[in-house]
Amino acid sequence: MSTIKLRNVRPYGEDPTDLYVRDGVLVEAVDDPDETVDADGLIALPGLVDLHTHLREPGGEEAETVDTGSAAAALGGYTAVFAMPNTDPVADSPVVVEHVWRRGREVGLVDVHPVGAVTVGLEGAKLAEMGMMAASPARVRMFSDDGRCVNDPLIMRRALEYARALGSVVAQHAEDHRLTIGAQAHEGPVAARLGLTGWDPTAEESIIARDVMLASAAGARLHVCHLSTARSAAILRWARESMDAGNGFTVSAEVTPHHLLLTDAAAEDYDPVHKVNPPLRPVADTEALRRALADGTVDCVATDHAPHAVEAKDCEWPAARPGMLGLQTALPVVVATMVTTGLLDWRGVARVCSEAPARIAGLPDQGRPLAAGEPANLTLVDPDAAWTVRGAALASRATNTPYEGMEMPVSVVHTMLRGRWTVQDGKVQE
Ligand SMILES: NC(=O)N[C@@H](CC(=O)O)C(=O)O
Ligand SMILES: [Zn+2]
Ligand SMILES: [Zn+2]
Repeated sequence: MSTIKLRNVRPYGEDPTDLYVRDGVLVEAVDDPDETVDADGLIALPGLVDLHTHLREPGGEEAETVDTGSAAAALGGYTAVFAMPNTDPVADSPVVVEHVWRRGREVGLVDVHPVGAVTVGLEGAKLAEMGMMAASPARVRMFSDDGRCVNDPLIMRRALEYARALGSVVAQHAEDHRLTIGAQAHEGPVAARLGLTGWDPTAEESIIARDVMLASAAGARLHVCHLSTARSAAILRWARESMDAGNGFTVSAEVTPHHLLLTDAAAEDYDPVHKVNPPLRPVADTEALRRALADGTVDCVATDHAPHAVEAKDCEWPAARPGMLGLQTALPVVVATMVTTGLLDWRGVARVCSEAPARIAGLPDQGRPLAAGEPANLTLVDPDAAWTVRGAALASRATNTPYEGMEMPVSVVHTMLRGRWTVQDGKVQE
């Protein structure tokens, strides 16, 4: 197999050096590479890993498919994504998770790992075939009813106990649905002025507090999806300090790029492109989430990429579906909110966008150091190439980006999956 030389690349934004790739792995310097790529000025990171993506296949192909979502992921610098199970049919059985996993392999642009549902049909009543999904070729290692909360504490306790036995993690969409009936936007002055029913942050915080207790008692691993308030972060700190009995309990959490950048004021234009679950929060929460990500309280960034067809968004606010695109804008938004502000350096970006999510999901070949002998999963970023977001120009089938017309500070130029280019010069390599 041929050897590729990446000339003058800056690993983690540090001093320029040359990297060499052969047979899908990083290798020591080679005298006569077959191909030399001029990477002058480009920053190399381990390929990004997204724990929370909605690829909409099967059943929602008018919004996204494994094909279009994989292209968006590769263009965003991702080499692995976790596909949420709120599809139609729901990914609550080996048949459906295997379908998603196979489609991911056929497309080949990014490793697609299906997340299995916790309960049958996401209905919250009966546990899904977690063991069968774990044992299937898709090797499901993360379970979630995302879109819905596992609201029943007894079901959640059983799910945590099963997950523990399977060596897997339960990713909870923390929302007490009794507190969010009809909720449209963060409960506060903006929602009140617009006449939108408020989404009480206690709905999120109370479930996180309950779940860390259940997980601690079960010695299980809990992952909190799209954490969105300062108090949620405080509960995580408290849980880690006071609840770790050394019995296998861990709690991890993700924050989305949109909760790091946008606030509830975005709803002022009454454009449902800003409708998302959990809702955009006041600036005090946004700032607290940035600090929590910087100090490690929140482990990682996950996109919650949620494509929706035009008719699901082009309507009045209460009728619109919640969710926004995220895969192609995630890294630039993390740079704008965390690097430009001095909260993280590029090593920190590698930690929150690649290493930590790979560790949480238990992926042995992702989020690895940029060193000889390691798998060649790479993202090359131009830190000086700003670009303007146009929903219609994104690879997703849907166009519901909240960043339309906004300038992003950096560009993903190349992405490599196990030594093969999936993106070169910003173009997908089929
Ligand atoms: N985040 C959202 O607003 N929507 C998600 C579901 C979810 O992540 O809860 C979706 O599937 O559209
Ligand atoms: Zn969710
Ligand atoms: Zn989601």
